[in-house]
Amino acid sequence: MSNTADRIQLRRELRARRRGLSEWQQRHAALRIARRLQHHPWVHQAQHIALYLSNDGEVSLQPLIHLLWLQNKHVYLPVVHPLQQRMRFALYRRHSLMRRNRFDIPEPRTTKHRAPYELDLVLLPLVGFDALGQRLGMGGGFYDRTFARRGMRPLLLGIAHTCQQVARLPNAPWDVPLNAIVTDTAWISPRRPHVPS
Ligand SMILES: Nc1nc2c(c(=O)[nH]1)N(C=O)[C@@H](CNc1ccc(C(=O)N[C@@H](CCC(=O)O)C(=O)O)cc1)CN2
Ligand SMILES: Nc1ncnc2c1ncn2[C@@H]1O[C@H](COP(=O)(O)OP(=O)(O)OP(=O)(O)O)[C@@H](O)[C@H]1O
Repeated sequence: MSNTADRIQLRRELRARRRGLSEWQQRHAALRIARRLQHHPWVHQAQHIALYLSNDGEVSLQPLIHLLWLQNKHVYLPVVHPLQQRMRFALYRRHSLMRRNRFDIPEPRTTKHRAPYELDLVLLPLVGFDALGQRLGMGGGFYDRTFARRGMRPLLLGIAHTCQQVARLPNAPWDVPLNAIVTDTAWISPRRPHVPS
């Protein structure tokens, strides 16, 4: 499972899997993830939090977004560059005016942005993941490029349905490591394979 054709095939299968979840399963997952994250120290300690509006069967963060607004957190959404595979993050408020990007995902129409490294926490949608905490995204390399030169900030937290887990994903050199992955049933802390010294 290391070549590009395998990755494309796996991505197609896992996307079909999450799109196949029922409305009830989706709602249940969204609520469980909101409950799991609501009181987590990473969320509690963060003031500037980027997340996403669900698309293509991704876990909805709508219940969590409402809780974060109630806690007066600053919430941001990714805004994709019209031509390049890069993102910046736009402030998202309850009454933000929105516009759809080239992938038909709504983005805030605002001039209030924050640079990737000025965020405290980023919740990113996963297409697939494994027990080591490796991730598979939509394939655009958006998150990988945006956080390629990350230091301590921001914390990156992958969000996925339990059914997105696979036995093992290949590790690409450009993959940005996640601090953890949260699903509707588990909290996965990445363990790097043991390298003998
Ligand atoms: N909800 C959400 N927002 C997000 C992402 C995401 O994965 N999920 N992104 C994370 O990267 C960025 C957008 N990247 C994306 C990359 C590919 C496709 C996608 O659906 N591609 C279609 C082809 C669509 C087209 O070209 O018109 C496909 O592959 O079938 C969507 C978003 C920023 N916002
Ligand atoms: N830091 C980077 N600089 C330049 N190109 C990159 C970088 N990171 C990833 N890429 C390119 O982006 C493409 C997509 O990468 P990959 O298949 O790992 O996407 P992904 O992790 O699924 O997507 P995403 O990061 O949007 O969730 C690859 O062809 C890779 O060469």
